[in-house]
Order: sequence, then C-alpha cells, then structure tokens
Amino acid sequence: MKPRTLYEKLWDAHVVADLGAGEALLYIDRHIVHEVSSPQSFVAMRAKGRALRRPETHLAVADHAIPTRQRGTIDDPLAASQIAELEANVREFAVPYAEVNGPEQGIVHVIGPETGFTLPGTTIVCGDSHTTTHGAFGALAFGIGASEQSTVMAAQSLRQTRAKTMKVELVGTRHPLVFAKDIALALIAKIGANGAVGHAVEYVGPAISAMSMAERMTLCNMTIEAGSRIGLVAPDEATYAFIKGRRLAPKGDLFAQACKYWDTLRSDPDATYDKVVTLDLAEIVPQVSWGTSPNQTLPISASLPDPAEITDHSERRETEKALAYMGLEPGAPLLGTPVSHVFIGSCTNGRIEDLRAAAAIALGRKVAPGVKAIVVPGSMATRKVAEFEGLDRILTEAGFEWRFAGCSMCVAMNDDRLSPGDRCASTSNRNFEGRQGPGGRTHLMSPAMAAAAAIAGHIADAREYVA
Ligand SMILES: CC(C)[C@H](C(=O)O)[C@@H](O)C(=O)O
Ligand code: SF4
Repeated sequence: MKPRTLYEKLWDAHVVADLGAGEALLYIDRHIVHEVSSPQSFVAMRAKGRALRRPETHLAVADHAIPTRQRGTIDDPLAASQIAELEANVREFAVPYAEVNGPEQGIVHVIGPETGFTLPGTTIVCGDSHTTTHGAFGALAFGIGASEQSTVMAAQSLRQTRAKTMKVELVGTRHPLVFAKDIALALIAKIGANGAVGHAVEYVGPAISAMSMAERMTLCNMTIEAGSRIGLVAPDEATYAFIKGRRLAPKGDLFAQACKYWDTLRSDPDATYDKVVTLDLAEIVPQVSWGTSPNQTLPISASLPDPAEITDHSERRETEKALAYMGLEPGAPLLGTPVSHVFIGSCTNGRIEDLRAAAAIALGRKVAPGVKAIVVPGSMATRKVAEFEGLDRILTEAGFEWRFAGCSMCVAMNDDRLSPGDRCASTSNRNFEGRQGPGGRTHLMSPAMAAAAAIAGHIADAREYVA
C-alpha cells in the first residue's frame, strides 16, 4: 500500500462513498453545537420534519453570547434570546447539552476535549472555524456552515473535497517563554494568512512530542488563521493520558483497544506531503501582532513597518491602512505601545496552562493604573482547577478581573467589548477591524506576554518578568 499521511488515513477511514475527482461522502462521528451558528440548522430540521439520526453524537453549549461577569440572569436581550433558542432546540431534538449553570459549560473547543467528546481518529465538525483545535488529538476536525450542520444532524455524513497536505516541521529548542502561541504567530507571519489554504496541516517534530495537549490545541486552533481548515497532531502517550478517565472517553478494555487503534494514526515514514515548511524554534522570540490580520505580526524586539520602505504597491497600501486603523506610527518600536485593555482567555489560550503562565507573571505585581485586565477561563472546569490552584487569588490580588467561562472579549458578541480607540493585548486569535468591538485595536500575543502588558501598561517583553 502507498504510504499515507495521518490526514489521508483519517480521510480513508471515513469514506462512505467515493464520488470521484477527490470528492467523497464522509461519515461524521461528532458534532459540537453553539448558540450563534446553529439556529438555522434546527429551523431547517424542523421545516423538513426531521429528527437527529444519532442525537448522542452531538454536544451543545452556549459560549459566544454568554456574559462572563456573573451567572444566573442574562441581562442582554439578544444574548438571552440566543441562549433560550439553543435551549429550546436541544430540548426538542434531544441534544446532549452542557448547561449554562452546569460544571461542563465553556467554549466549544475547550469543553470537547475536556469531556472526552473529542477523540483521536474521529471526524468532528462544528459551525465554527476554530474547530481545527480538535485536530490536536489526531481527529479530522473542521468548521462547517449551517446547511452542512443540518445535513450532519439528519444524515451523519457530509460531502467533502480532499485537501492537499502540508507538513510543518518544528526543529530546534525554544526559549522557556516562547509558547505555542508565539510559534503559531511566527508561522502565520512567515507563510501568510493564506499560506495554508486548501491544505491539511500536520505539525511534526520533537518539539511537538514535548508539547502539552494545551499547546498542541493552541497550534491547531491558529491553523485556520493561516487559511487551513485542518490542523493535525498525531496522537501519542500525552494524548492518551489527557483522554483517560474523561466522562465520555472509552473505559477499561475499550480504552486499551482504542489506544491500539490510535497508535496506527501516524503518518507513514515514507509518506509525502504537497508542501513542507520548517520552523527553527531557536530563532523565535515572543511575537505580537501589530496590524489587522494575524500575519501582520512581529517579534517583540522589532519596529513597526514603514510603508515608505515597501515597494510592493498593494502591500504598502495594506500596511498604511493597518497602521492607520491601529493608530500606530510607521517605524516606531512595538515595545512600549500603551494598552488600555488586556484579555486573557478564548479557545486559543483559555486553558489551565495559559492561566498558570499569566499568574506566574502576575504573582506579586500589580496591573498598571488605567488598564482594565480580565481573565476568562475557557471552561467552568478550567475555572475550578485554577481556583483550586489559587490562580484566581494571584490574579485578583494583582488587579485582574476573574470571570466565568465564555468567548468573552475574543468576539464582540457579548457584553465584553472594546470601545473605539481602546487598545487591547489579547490572547485570542483574530485581530480584524472591529473584532473586539467597533474601533477597537487588538494585539495578539501569548498569555505571558498579555500579563506582562497588563503589569507594564504597555506592550512588554515577558522574558523580562521572570526572575
Ligand atoms: C461565531 C462563529 C461562527 C465564529 C467562527 O466561525 O469562528 C467565531 O467563533 C469566531 O471565532 O469568529
Ligand atoms: S473563543 Fe473566540 S475564536 Fe474561540 S470560538 Fe469563541 S469567538 Fe470563536
């Protein structure tokens, strides 16, 4: 048999019907549902009088619109109606639901793995572009649209076109304060926001094997920002250790059997990829986005671009436009840019490891006067662990607000948002105009860098905050 990549193995294992010309009907194992992208798919199901083919393969949660200041009442009428609609839909269609006030509520891409819903070797879809996150477990996971969601609900399958393959090889040793977020941003800066379009990306190399599942998830999460719908890491012992004992994970003998199968989910040694990119981690320093696309990212030590020095016409226009929106001076240093807000959270960086990194910087320090800094755990389970570890106390003593779980300031779909002109150091994944609120300015970075910005009151180098 021809050597195959992990992506090709996952694809082949789910083909229900080969439709030719690279297209196939794929079996879909799992579907995660949130309040913003699912309403139309339930409307379509109802209109056609259909039931869910396998209700137990879906998992719903409210995350985008939900307020994170308090739990209980939802004051915003739009958020309240979105969540009420989700709750009516899950009741009507018997969809398993991680309740708003329950222990498993959180961001879709955080709770999937935490509950054991996300498993290696499965196909996982969600009406959400950051479904790439689940690829960190060796699952074939991708975002879909509303009509595709109703197809999955009714038929448990989807027509898909096979992607090309791209290997991202991480070599070299990184500085301890260089995180998966820095690697992801550096990769996107290198290959561009469209650099991986049409490709399924697989991350390989010793640095990947040494990464926590949280960091693998951060990398796969950001893969969509390079234009790829699929990010993958082959499952290994760290994956199995993460999954073992989770509520929905296979138990006992079944778990051992599953691990045996999961062991086969590796790219064959001779498998070839359509594209290969190598990143030397020794060359990567903490990264900060300065513009309105994640590829407009620079090392913390760099100065902002100067359009006068850019010869390519369209690149010059884009740079001018981004600098103007961001209110930044051409050629000025990135370091020292004042911030008004700091957001630590999201499905990119709202996991326990992220909160620990932020707390390590915040310990014994104070948020700079005039800076509003919020820490929003990615899930209620993460929040509970953080509180057990005392991270909430470290952070609140430093002056950060400690919140309930949700997407929060990652996306202006709830009551946490920037006002025009606000500048935010953010651990989220998108920085387009208005993403965090109309006129708001976003700088993407790691949790350690965001915590350092909160303490300094301006964009700072987290490496200077470790004794
Ligand atoms: C609202 C949702 C559909 C959207 C997505 O697809 O990713 C959101 O999660 C985002 O991060 O922009
Ligand atoms: S945290 Fe942000 S990126 Fe993640 S699902 Fe929510 S809105 Fe999308």
